Amino acid sequence: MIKVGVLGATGMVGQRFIQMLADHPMFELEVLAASPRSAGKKYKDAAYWYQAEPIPEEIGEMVVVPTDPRHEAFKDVDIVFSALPADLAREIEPAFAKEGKLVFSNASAMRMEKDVPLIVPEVNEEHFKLIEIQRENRKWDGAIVTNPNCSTICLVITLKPILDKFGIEAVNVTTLQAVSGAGYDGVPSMAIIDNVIPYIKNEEEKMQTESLKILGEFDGSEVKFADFKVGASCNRICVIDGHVESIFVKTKEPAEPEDIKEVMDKFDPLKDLDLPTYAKPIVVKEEPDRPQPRLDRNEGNGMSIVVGRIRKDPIFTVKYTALEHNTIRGAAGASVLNAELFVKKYL
Ligand SMILES: NC(=O)C1=CN([C@@H]2O[C@H](COP(=O)(O)OP(=O)(O)OC[C@H]3O[C@@H](n4cnc5c(N)ncnc54)[C@H](OP(=O)(O)O)[C@@H]3O)[C@@H](O)[C@H]2O)C=CC1
Ligand SMILES: N[C@@H](CC(=O)OP(=O)(O)O)C(=O)O
Repeated sequence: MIKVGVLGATGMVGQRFIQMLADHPMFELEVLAASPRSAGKKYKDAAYWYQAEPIPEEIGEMVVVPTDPRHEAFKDVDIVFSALPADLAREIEPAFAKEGKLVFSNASAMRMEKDVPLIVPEVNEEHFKLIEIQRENRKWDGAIVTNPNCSTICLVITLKPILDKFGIEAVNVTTLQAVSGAGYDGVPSMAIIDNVIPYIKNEEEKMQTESLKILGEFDGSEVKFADFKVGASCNRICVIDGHVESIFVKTKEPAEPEDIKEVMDKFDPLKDLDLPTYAKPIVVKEEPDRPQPRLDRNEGNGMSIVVGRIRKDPIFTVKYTALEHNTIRGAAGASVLNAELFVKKYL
């Protein structure tokens, strides 16, 4: 068992980490860290617990510690999962790496740094090799590994099998994103009920750049970004969990909807590794009115992307609808799966 901690443990993503780590076969959850407001309190008194399932009992009794890599609580911890706000992550995550910790981060701060791997295990595990370059550049023994923005994860998982088989010339995506993506206090109920908000700060830029890094190739010294364009248009809708994306793809080689369905259905690159959080990455639905957030977001314990409505498009080659549980597959689950794969194959 590897001892792990969670930074930002009281927040919305931190709580998902706790749910996924409380009874994990590879990781032992030793440390919960949060702001000075929470430090010193029992977790159950510090956190406003948003999840439908109760706080695991032993977790509720744990005392929250300050987010300080030199705090004695972190002494035996090898891995920290970060659910910190991005501005804090930029300062705090490097401090943990300097203390020799492996940081698996959800935050956007370090994702586009040239020597920081931005990993989706099914898509670009070879980018883990950037860690050696990072350690050399930054003179630390730890490492920072990031996972992408939630909307980007959903997009690239569906693009990967298409790219490998048919090549891609262009992608256009429109998102319908759940309110949980903005955090508990992120979108006021008066703003979102009976409404759609056609703007999510920086989201389109992240989708358009992160996806090309992830789908790019590591050449031994850096990642060469994928050479097609992604256009994104992002909207907030009145759903609690589950981002929906309407995706249009122009392929290099001809492809029929049946071909796309087949490559997506067969896409299962890590199935033999026995990773505890892994689920079939893409589940294709045949019903004409699926995927839907309420019905499909828990597919594969929230780790599968559910795709439906794969059909021809008169301008692009194909179009389809994809759904992702944004705080599981798009956040905590993504980091945990990164760590599982890293420990199994790269540690
Ligand atoms: N990959 C993805 O797609 C997603 C990523 N995220 C990212 O995950 C991160 C967390 O998001 P979310 O859980 O919604 O945020 P929340 O606001 O719900 O939680 C923030 C957490 O950070 C802690 N914190 C705040 N200030 C400090 C401080 N000064 N020092 C130490 N800890 C502090 C809070 O502790 P306290 O309770 O004590 O204040 C809390 O635990 C963000 O970077 C967000 O962008 C989120 C959703 C999806
Ligand atoms: N912006 C995303 C969630 C998020 O926090 O993204 P990022 O990790 O890129 O900051 C949403 O609102 O749904």
